[in-house]
Order: sequence, then C-alpha cells, then structure tokens
Amino acid sequence: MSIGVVAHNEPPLVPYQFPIIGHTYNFLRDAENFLKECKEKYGDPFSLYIFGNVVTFAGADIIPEVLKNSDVFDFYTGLNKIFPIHVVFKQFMKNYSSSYTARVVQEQISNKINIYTSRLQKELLSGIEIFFGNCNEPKIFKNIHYTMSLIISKPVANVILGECAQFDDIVASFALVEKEIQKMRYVPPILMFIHPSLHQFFVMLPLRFGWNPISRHRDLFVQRCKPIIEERIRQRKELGEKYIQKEDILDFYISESKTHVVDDNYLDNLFGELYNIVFASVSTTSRPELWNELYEEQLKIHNESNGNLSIEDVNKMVKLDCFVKESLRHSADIAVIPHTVMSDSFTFSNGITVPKDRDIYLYMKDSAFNNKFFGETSIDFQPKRHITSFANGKIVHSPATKVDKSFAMFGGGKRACPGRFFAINEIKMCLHKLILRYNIRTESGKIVPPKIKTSTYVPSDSGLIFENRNYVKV
Ligand code: HEM
Repeated sequence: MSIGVVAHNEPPLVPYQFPIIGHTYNFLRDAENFLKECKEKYGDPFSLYIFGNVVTFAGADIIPEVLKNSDVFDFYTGLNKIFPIHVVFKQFMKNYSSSYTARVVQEQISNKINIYTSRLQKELLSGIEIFFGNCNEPKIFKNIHYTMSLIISKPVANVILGECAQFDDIVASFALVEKEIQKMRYVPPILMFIHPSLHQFFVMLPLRFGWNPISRHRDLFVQRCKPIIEERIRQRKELGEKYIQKEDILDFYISESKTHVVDDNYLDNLFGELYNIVFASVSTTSRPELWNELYEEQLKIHNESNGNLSIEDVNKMVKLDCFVKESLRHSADIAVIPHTVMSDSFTFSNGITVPKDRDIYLYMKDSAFNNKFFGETSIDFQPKRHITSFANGKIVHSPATKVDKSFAMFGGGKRACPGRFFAINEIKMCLHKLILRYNIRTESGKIVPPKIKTSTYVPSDSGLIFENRNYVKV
C-alpha cells in the first residue's frame, strides 16, 4: 500500500494500493460511498489520487471557504480542464469576460424579473399547451428532461432575443445547444493518466479541426436574427435619443456595442454572448419534480391573481419555494465543480494548506445532507424544514435563492449564480401552472432515483404520467 508524499499541512492523501491507478477505480465504481468513507476516516478536506492527479475534496466545513475566496479558487480554470465550455464560446467572442456575463445576467435579467413576468407566463403557458397539451386521458412522457428544456426555452428565448423568439427553430435550438454541449462533459478523462492537458486536448480536438457543436446554431441565429438586428440598428440611428430600448438582452448588447456595421465578427460576438447565457439558463432550470399537496397554495394564488401572476404573487408561493429548495438540495451532485487554486497556496481556517494549481472538488453531497445543518432527518424530503415558526407566532422562511453555508446549490460568495432569481422565479411559475392543470405521477407510482455518472447525477429516463385535473382553467 503506498501513501503519496504530501507537503507539510496538506490535506491527508488517502492511502492507495496501485500506483498510477490510485483511487480512480474506487471513485468511478461507487463515488457516493467511497467519498463518504474517506471523509469519515480522514476528515475535511482530504485528497485522492484520481486520473493521475492529486485532487482535494472539500466537504461541508471547507466548501464555504472555497466559495468565499473566489479570487484564490477559480471555477473556470477547474471547469475548463474537464469540460471546456468556454473554449466553445470563445471561438465566437474576441474579448470574453465571465465577470461581464455575470453582471449582465444579474442586472439585465435577475433585477428585471418584474418586467418579464407577464411575458414569461404567456410563453410558459404556450409551451405547456404545445408539449403536454390537454392530457384528458393519462399520457406518458418518457424524455421529461428534454420536454422541460423545450418548455423553458420559450420564455428564455423571449427574454434574450425579443421578437427573434417567434421562430420555432430558434426556440428548439436553445434546448439543443444545451444537449450538444453537455455531451462533451461525458468524455471519460482516461487520458489524464498520462497528463491532464491530454484529456483537454482530446475533448477539444474537434474544435481544432473547425467543428464546434454550436456552429449550426450560430448559422440559424444569423439567418433568423440578422434582419431584426439590422432593423433595430437602423431605428437607433434614425431616432437617436428618442429610440426606446427594447426589454431584451439582444437590445442591451446592441446598445453596448454602439456599432452600425452588422458584419460576421459582430454577429459572432453577439451570438457568443447571448448563447453563453442560454446555456447557463436552459441547462439548469428544467426540473420536473412535483408535489401534490402544493395544489391548494397554487389554487389560492391562482384565484387571487385571476390567473395572471405578478412577481408579488410568485413571492407568495412559500410552500412551492420550499418544495423547490428541497428538490434542489436532493438533486445535489455527489462532487462537482473543481475550483483550481490560483495563488501560491491557501491555508484554510483549520490550518490545512493547499498548493497552487490543486483542483478542489466540492463534495456537495456532504454539505446538502449534513446533519449539522439539517439534523437527523437530513436525508428525508421535507420542504417544511425551510420554514421556522417562532413561539410568538412569527414564521420565517429561507428562500430558495438564498445562498449560505448549508445551501451551496447556487455556489456562494462573489461568484454565486447571478441567474438564480430568474431561475427560481421561472421554475415556480412553471410548476404553478403544471400543478394547477395536471395530476402528475411516475409510471411505477414510486420515486425514481436519478442515475449516477461518476460523481454527478443525471435524470432517470423513466416516464412521468400527466393527467388533466379538469378543475381550473390556467
Ligand atoms: C436551477 C438553476 C441554476 C443552478 C442550480 C445554477 C447553479 C450555478 C452555480 C453552482 C454556479 C457557480 C457558482 C460558484 O462558483 O460559486 C453558477 C454560476 C453562474 N450561473 Fe447559474 N445556475 C442556475 C441558473 C442560472 C440561470 C437561469 C442563469 C442565467 C440567466 C445562470 C447564469 C449563471 C452565470 C452567468 C454564472 C457565472 C457567475 C460568475 O462567473 O460569477 N444560472 N450557477
């Protein structure tokens, strides 16, 4: 049994038997139990030798320190090693800046939800009608994840592209972009055994030969949106100060660019900026879990709002919010999002030091199901745990958008997900409409667990049955 050499005060490196292979086999075979055992035996954080590299796993105590120090622990450097999403987009954008994109999402999308609510609602209802329909007879939907992506794509396309979202193929391309990019994520990192950069080279090989999974979406974007972009630029020029900016992200980027020339470079850049946001929003928002007891709350709010939701109505959906938060907690991946150490080293508050270039995986399951935060019932699905009732009758609810040490599903610190307000709002509106209209159950009548892919979960492909409640008109 060999024990790797670790520098003074480094996280303990879990002993392993076979050189080169290290812990790779145990990690691939059963990451869930293997990480649990390691944490119990070696504490937080600990290191493993996987795919030829020493990587560190941060559990519930260390995750908040990693997220808080985003200038030291870089998410994009870590992510690019296994899933070079930014390389895909950088082919289109000359000056890509992740912090600029984050600011646009926060200021132009999340801060303006009240402006978008009625449009989002209209698009969601139309998507639900197209993709689920009446369901007067119970209907089975097999690929529910993709169907939900299609439904979510409609409102997202509307907010991002304004009237360009009238084209069905543009809406479909929003859902497909996500699907195609996600495929890159599942290339097994076997070549990392030789050198980490070899895996990256292999994943990016098609890009080097000029094939980009999203090129055809770029062509469709140009075909559909170029005339609209040109017309908007023409109007801006003609009306000058009198031009009233449209409420969509496309017009925001047009106003920022201050150009009058719609050439290939300009369109590439616009496409890259816009579809980067599309990827972030569609890939994360489509979650079909439902909970029947929420029906009463939805019916009450539906009646009070006459079926026309405002942002205040969405905020009143406290039970639904707790349900969404609990669903997100339960769908936490086992370990995700490596953050790479960018400074010479970093010392955690418990005195343990990690060196430059070390990848720190967030052991999310340890945080999401920790008794320290959620007590003995941490593994149970209990949406009410997010509500606290005080003796004086005061009731406080911890919203799904709140990031703190017990809830890291949206990250934390300065780089916490800026799209979470939009995402939660959209999920709640969508679930509200679905719960009002349908009874939804799994084919087997039991809860179907997701499938495990290495250390992440992917939705199960078992079907969901939708049946019209025949009660309210949504
Ligand atoms: C349920 C849905 C979502 C989940 C679970 C989610 C989760 C996350 C997580 C974990 C991060 C990394 C945070 C960190 O490293 O601290 C992140 C970042 C980000 N998310 Fe989301 N997200 C969701 C929806 C969205 C939506 C709808 C948008 C856009 C409208 C969006 C845009 C972004 C952006 C731009 C970043 C990068 C932030 C930065 O670089 O500072 N996300 N998200």
